[in-house]
Amino acid sequence: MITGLNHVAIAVPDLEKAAAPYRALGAQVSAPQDLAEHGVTVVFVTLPNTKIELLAPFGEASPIAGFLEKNPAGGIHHLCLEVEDIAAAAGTVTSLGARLLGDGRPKTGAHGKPVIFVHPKDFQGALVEFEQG
Ligand SMILES: CC[C@H](C(=O)O)C(=O)SCCNC(=O)CCNC(=O)[C@H](O)C(C)(C)COP(=O)(O)OP(=O)(O)OC[C@H]1O[C@@H](n2cnc3c(N)ncnc32)[C@H](O)[C@@H]1OP(=O)(O)O
Ligand SMILES: [Co+2]
Repeated sequence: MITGLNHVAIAVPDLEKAAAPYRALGAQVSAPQDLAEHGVTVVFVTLPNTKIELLAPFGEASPIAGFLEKNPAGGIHHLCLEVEDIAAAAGTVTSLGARLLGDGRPKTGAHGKPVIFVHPKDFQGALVEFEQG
C-alpha cells in the first residue's frame, strides 16, 4: 500500500533563505508555488530518491502558523508517504483509531494528486501526509 517516501517537509520563515543551501549543493530547486487552498507557499528540492518540500505560510489562516510560532527558526513539519490507494490507506489508519485532518476527504496537493493528512498525535508525534501515487 505504501509505495514510497514522496517528500519530507520543512516549515520555514523564509523560503529563499531556506532554499539557498540546497541550490548551492547543486540540487534542483523549484520556483515558489502559492497553494492558497492549503495556506502555504511551497518550494520543492528534487533529490535522486525523494524530495524536500520547503513550506512558508500563505494568507491569514495558514495551518503552519502555529508550528512556526513554536519553532520560529523552522523545523521538520511532515512526511509524505506515497500510497497506491488513498481511500484504502485512510481507511486502514482510521480503523486503527487515527483521525484524519480537515473534513477527512482528500484534497488536491502540490503535485495535482489527492492528498490527506493524519493527526500527528495518532502517528507517534509525526504529521503524516498520504499522496496517491
Ligand atoms: C497539500 C499541499 C502540500 C503538499 O505536500 O502537497 C502540503 O503538504 S501543505 C502542508 C500544510 N498543511 C497541513 O499541514 C495540513 C494538516 N495540518 C494541520 O491541519 C495542522 O497543522 C495541525 C492540525 C496538524 C496542527 O495545527 P496547529 O499547530 O494549529 O494545532 P495545535 O497547536 O492544536 O496542534 C495540535 C498538536 O499537534 C502538534 N503538532 C502540530 N503540528 C505538528 C507537526 N507538524 N508535527 C507534529 N506535531 C504537530 C502540536 O504540537 C499539538 O501538540 P500538543 O502536545 O497538544 O502541543
Ligand atoms: Co506535503
